[in-house]
Amino acid sequence: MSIRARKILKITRNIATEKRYGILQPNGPILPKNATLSLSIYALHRDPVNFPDPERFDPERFTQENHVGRSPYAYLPFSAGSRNCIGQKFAMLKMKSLLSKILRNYELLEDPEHKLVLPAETVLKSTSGICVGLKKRSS
Ligand code: HEM
Repeated sequence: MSIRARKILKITRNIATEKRYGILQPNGPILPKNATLSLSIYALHRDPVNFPDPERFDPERFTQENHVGRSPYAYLPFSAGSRNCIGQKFAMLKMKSLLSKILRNYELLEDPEHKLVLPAETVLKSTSGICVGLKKRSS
C-alpha cells in the first residue's frame, strides 16, 4: 500500500473512531475549514486491522460473528452518511437472489490467465471484465 493510501487510511480510521465514540481523539486529524476530504474506500477495505490478509477471498469475514467489534465504518461499499446509496437494500437483495440462482445451477470456474484491471473510481469494477467459466451442476 502506498504512503498516501496509508495516510488516508489513518485519517479514515480516526474519523470512524471519533464518529463511533462521539469524541475527538487528542491526536486526531485537524482539517482546515472548507477542506475537501476524499476517502479511499479501496484502501479502507484492505485494512489488515479489520480484514486480515485482505487480498484473500474469504467470505467468512462477513459473517455476523466475525463482524463483532468491527467499526460500522470499516466496510463502506455503499458509502455512509446522509448521501449514501439509496439502492443498497435493493442491490443486496437482487445480488443475493441472482447469486443463489447461479450457484444452485452452476459451478463457477476461474480463469487464471485473466487479469483484472481495477481503476480508482467510487464503485470498484474491472475495466477488463471478469472472466468466469460456468459448469452446469448435475441435478
Ligand atoms: C452493487 C450495487 C451498488 C453499489 C456498490 C452502489 C454504490 C453507491 C455508492 C458508493 C454511492 C455513494 C456515492 C457518493 O458518496 O457520492 C451510491 C449512491 C447512490 N446510489 Fe448506489 N450503488 C449500487 C446500486 C444502486 C441501485 C440499484 C440504485 C437504485 C435503484 C442506486 C442508487 C443510488 C443513488 C440514487 C445514489 C445517490 C444518493 C445521494 O446522492 O443521495 N444504487 N451508490
